[in-house]
Amino acid sequence: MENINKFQTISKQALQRLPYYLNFLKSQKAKKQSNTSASMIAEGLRLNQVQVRKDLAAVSSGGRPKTGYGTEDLISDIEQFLGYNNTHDAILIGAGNLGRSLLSYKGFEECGMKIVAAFDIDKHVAGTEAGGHPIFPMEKLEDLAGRLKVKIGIIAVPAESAQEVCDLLVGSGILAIWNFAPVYLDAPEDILIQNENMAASLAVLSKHVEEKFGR
Ligand SMILES: NC(=O)c1ccc[n+]([C@@H]2O[C@H](COP(=O)([O-])OP(=O)(O)OC[C@H]3O[C@@H](n4cnc5c(N)ncnc54)[C@H](O)[C@@H]3O)[C@@H](O)[C@H]2O)c1
Repeated sequence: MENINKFQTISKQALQRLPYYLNFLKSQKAKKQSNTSASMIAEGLRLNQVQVRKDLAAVSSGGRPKTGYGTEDLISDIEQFLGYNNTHDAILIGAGNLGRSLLSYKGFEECGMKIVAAFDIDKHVAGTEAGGHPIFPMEKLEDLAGRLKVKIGIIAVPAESAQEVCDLLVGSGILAIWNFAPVYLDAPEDILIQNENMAASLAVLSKHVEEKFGR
């Protein structure tokens, strides 16, 4: 409950900075740095010190004047705040180029997410595996998602199939969707959709280069 209350007091931007803090703190821990202050984090990550101080105050009450935070304590507070100690199972739909890369990535569990199964419409893909994860035919999705009580769905299918996959996931009890297809999905309000669109990020890069150096 405490996490939910705290969550309401932190902005999305602050939330997205926390994994960067964690990464920095883990490097501090590796260097046997037992205390870490907000100013050290700010300097290390080239961020505004006031902002870092405010972010940390929202997730931990362990800060002390001069010494800062105990590095391990702050790691633990941020991980608890982000729910990393409470791993959530996920399923992935679309085991193509991107899907297989995501299935092979070992870092998700450290971030509180475990991909337990993948699904694909292609009969030649279903029945194989990637990164140690089994890939099932789509017909098994509803039953397996329900039995495994999975709450996160990852969409890695082509854009034109993404909405039908989204509908299927919602119908199977999924509460949050990580969408890699470059389309906006239509889902009930209580379903959280996090879009990951590389083309959108690249548009920002390309525009910047164009403005600086011309076409
Ligand atoms: N490849 C990348 O680097 C990359 C990067 C960013 C975003 N994306 C986006 O991710 C998505 C997947 O890209 P990709 O390159 O992996 O494509 P891909 O064609 O290699 O793989 C797509 C997979 O989805 C499966 N599929 C298609 N329709 C389906 C359905 N209705 N139900 C279940 N499975 C279905 C296909 O059989 C295939 O295995 C696309 O929307 C793409 O725009 C890809």
